[in-house]
Amino acid sequence: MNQNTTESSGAVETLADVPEHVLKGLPEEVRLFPSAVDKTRLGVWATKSILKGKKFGPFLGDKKKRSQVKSNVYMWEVYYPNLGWMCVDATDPKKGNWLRYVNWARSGKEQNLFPLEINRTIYYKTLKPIEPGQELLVWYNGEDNAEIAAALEEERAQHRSKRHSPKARKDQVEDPAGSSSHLGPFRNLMGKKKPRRVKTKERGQQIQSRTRLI
Ligand SMILES: C[S@+](CC[C@H](N)C(=O)[O-])C[C@H]1O[C@@H](n2cnc3c(N)ncnc32)[C@H](O)[C@@H]1O
Repeated sequence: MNQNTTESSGAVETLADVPEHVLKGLPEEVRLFPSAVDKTRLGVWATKSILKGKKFGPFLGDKKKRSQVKSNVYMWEVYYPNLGWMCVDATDPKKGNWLRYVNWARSGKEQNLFPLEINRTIYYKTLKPIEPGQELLVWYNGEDNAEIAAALEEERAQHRSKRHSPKARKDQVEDPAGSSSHLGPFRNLMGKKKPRRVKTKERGQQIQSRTRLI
């Protein structure tokens, strides 16, 4: 069974713990500093202004079955039609990239990023402009937020138009298996299927439950 092991181990994460490839991969607008939401962790902080609608990613990690994942803190679950729910797990810093260090927002007010799944790959998109000195904080609240609903709809529209572009049509003929665009679980949460409420022990304890897709 999956455990949401968000409790701190007591050890304080420092820059010395961050693999070189993570530091090198940081976009120019952000840097890692101690987090404001969890004193034991690093967080991602803006050092330059970031516009609303900026997409970061993909979120990198090991692809695993849910049963192989020991902690929820650094993983996203993604639905594959043939495999079911799989996880991209960045628990091991060597397997992740800088998005691993983006912490969970404690409230909707604090949230400035939301996750987006495209072709079973997770990206983070800014929900509002982020100013220098602000920490980047992600949360998943899908259809509860009209702005996210609109941003996801916009993303879907872009994908629909890409899929129907002359180039995409040509690619589909040349590579029918690999080229189709797909917006995954996060999209479905917004759509027809009714989300199931799953109780989780969320860090910060302000979020008692989260919706997730089945
Ligand atoms: C990588 S995300 C961000 C967490 C952040 N690093 C932190 O500080 O906790 C991990 C969180 O997303 C949740 N999660 C993973 N996959 C999800 C999905 N498909 N839908 C909704 N929530 C999901 C996990 O249960 C976990 O709470």
